[in-house]
Amino acid sequence: MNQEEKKKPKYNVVSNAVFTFKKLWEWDKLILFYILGKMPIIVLLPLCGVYLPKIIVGEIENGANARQMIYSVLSIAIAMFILTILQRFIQEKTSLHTLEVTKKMEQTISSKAMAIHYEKMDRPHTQVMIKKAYDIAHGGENEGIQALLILFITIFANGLGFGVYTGILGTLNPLIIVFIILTTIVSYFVSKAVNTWVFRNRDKWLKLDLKLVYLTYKSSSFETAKDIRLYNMKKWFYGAFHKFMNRRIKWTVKMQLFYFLNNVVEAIMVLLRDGLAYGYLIYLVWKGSISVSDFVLYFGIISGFASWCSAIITSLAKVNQISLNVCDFREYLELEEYELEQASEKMILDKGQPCRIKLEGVSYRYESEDKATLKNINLSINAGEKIAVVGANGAGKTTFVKLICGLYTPTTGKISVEGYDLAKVNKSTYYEYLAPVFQDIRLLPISIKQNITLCAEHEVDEPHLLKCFKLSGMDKVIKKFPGGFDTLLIRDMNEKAVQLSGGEEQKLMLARALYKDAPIMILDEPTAALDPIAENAMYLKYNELTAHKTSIFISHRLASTRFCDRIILIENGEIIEMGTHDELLALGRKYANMFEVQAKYYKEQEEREQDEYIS
Ligand SMILES: Nc1ncnc2c1ncn2[C@@H]1O[C@H](COP(=O)(O)OP(=O)(O)OP(=O)(O)O)[C@@H](O)[C@H]1O
Repeated sequence: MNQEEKKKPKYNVVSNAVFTFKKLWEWDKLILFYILGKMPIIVLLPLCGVYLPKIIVGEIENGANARQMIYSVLSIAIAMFILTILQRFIQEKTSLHTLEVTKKMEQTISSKAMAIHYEKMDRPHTQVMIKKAYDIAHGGENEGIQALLILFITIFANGLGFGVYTGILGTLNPLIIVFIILTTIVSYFVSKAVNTWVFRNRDKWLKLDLKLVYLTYKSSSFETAKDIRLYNMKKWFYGAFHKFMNRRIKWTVKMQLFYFLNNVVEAIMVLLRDGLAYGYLIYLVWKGSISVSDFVLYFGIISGFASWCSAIITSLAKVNQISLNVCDFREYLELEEYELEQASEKMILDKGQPCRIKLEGVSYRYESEDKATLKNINLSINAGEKIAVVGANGAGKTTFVKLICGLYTPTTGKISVEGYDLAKVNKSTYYEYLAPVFQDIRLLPISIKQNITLCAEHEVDEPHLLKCFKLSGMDKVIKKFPGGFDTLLIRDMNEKAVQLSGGEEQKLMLARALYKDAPIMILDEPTAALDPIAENAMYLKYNELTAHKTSIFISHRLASTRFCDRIILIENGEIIEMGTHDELLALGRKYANMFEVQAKYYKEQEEREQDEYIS
C-alpha cells in the first residue's frame, strides 16, 4: 500500500457538516432554508402515495358511497398535488441558489490561489488540490459541499419515514423489519468500500486530468499555434493525448467496474428483501390473516420501507464521499498564504532609502530535486550597491533572485533585508520594497498605462509615469498606437487590443518596475529581447534607472555588467568568483575566460558588420 492509499481524511463528517453550514450561511443563507424545506416533503409525499390505494380499496370493501370515495380520494390527491408543487418549487430554488454557491466557491478558490505561498504554487500537488477544489465547486447539489447538508436532511427525513413505517410494519411481523435492515446494511458496506477506493485513488486520475487539460489548452492556444505548425508538433500532441487518455480510460473502467459490482450487490439485496416480504404478505392474505386493503397498505409500506432504508443507506455511504470532498476543499483553503501569518513581523522601512541584503549560508533545493540548486551562499549586498549576477544556463541565477524576493524560503541558512529575517517577515509588506522584472512576461488585459501603474486612475502619478515611459523607452512604443497610453492589451480578452513585440513587452515590464519606485530593483535579463540600440540605451541609462536603489542585475552579456559595482559569478549553485569587472579580469579565471570569448565574438561580429557596410 503506498502513501496515498494510507491517506486518512483530516476532518470527520460532523466537523465537515459544521464547516459546510457556516460556509453556506456566509455565501447564501437562503439555500439553507430551501434545503431544510425538503424535509417534510420527503416524509409526507410517499405516505400519501401509500395511503391512497388503501383508502380506495378499504372503502370499496366497506361499501362506501361514491361521494364519500370522491371526498377521500380528492383530499389525498390535493395534498399530494400541493406537496409535489412545493417539491418542484424547492428543487428549482435549490438549483438556482446552488449556482450562487458555485460562484461564491469559485471566487473563494481563486482568491485563495492568488494568496498561496509562491513556493507551494510551484508544486504539482497544489495544482491537483486546485483542480479538485474547482471540481467540487462545480459538483452542485450532488457532489458540491452543499450536498453534505442535503444528505443530512435526506437521512433525517428518511429516518422519520423509517420510524413511521417501522411502527406500521411492527404490527405485522418484526422479523420482516430485521431482514430488510440486514440486507440494506450489506448494501451500505459494499457501497462504502467502493467510495473509499475512489477517495484513495482519485488523485491518480486527477493528475491525468490536469495533463489532459494542459494538452487541450496548449494545442488550441494561439501561444503555441506557430510552433505546432512550423515544427509539426501535431504528432506529439496526438501521441500524448492518446497516452494519457488511455490511462485515464483505464481508471474510468476500473471505477465503473467497482460501481457495477456495487449495483449488482444492491440488486441481489433488493431481490431477497422484496421477494421474502411479498411472499409473506401473499401467504397472510391466502391464510385470511389480513384483508385486501391491508394487503395493499402493507404492500406499499414494505416497498416504501425498503426505499427509506436504501435512501438512508445510500445517503450514509454518500455522506462519506461528500465529506471527503469537503475535506479536500478545506485542506485547499488551509494552504499557507504568503501574507497570512498575522503574527509575523511587518517590514517597515523608508521607501526612499536603498536596502541592505544579507545571505548567510543559504542553500536551496527544489522539492522535486535530489540535489540543492544553490549551495551555501554567503553574501552581503550594501545599501545602494549595484550587483550583477552572471553564470551559465541553469547555474541558479533566477533561483537566487527568487530567494531574495522571498518567493522561496531557503532550505538552510537565512536571508535578511535591513535586519528583517525574510523567513519571518510578513511577505506582502516586503513585496512593497521590491520591483523585479522577470524573464517570463505576464500582462493583464487592461491598458498599457494600467499595466504599468496597476492602480486606480485617480491614484496615477502622471509626471512620474511620463518619466518612467521615457526611461524605459515606452514613450517611443506608444507613439505608433492611436490609443497611446490607453491602448488595450491581450487580444483574447479585448477585441481592440494590440499585440506588443517581445522587446516592447520587456520595455513595459521595465516601466512597471520603475513606476513602482521600490528601493530594491531586480532585473533578470531585462535586455534579452531588446534590439542593440535599445539595449545600449538601457546600459547607458542604467545608473539613472537604479539611482538610490539596491539593484541586482542578471545578464549573459558580460559587457553590460561593467556598470555594476560588483559582479558575482555562480557555477553549479555556488559563488565561485566575486569582484568588480576589472578585478575579475585581473584574476584571470572563469569570468575573464567567459568575457574573452564573448568579447572576441562581439568584436568579430562588429568587424563583419563594418565590412558588410563598406562593401
Ligand atoms: N520550479 C523548479 N523545480 C525544479 N527545478 C527547478 C525549478 N526551477 C528551476 N529549476 C532548476 O534549477 C536549476 C537552476 O535554475 P535557474 O532558473 O535558477 O537557472 P538560471 O541560472 O537562472 O538559468 P538561465 O540562465 O537559463 O535562466 C536548473 O537546473 C533548473 O532546472
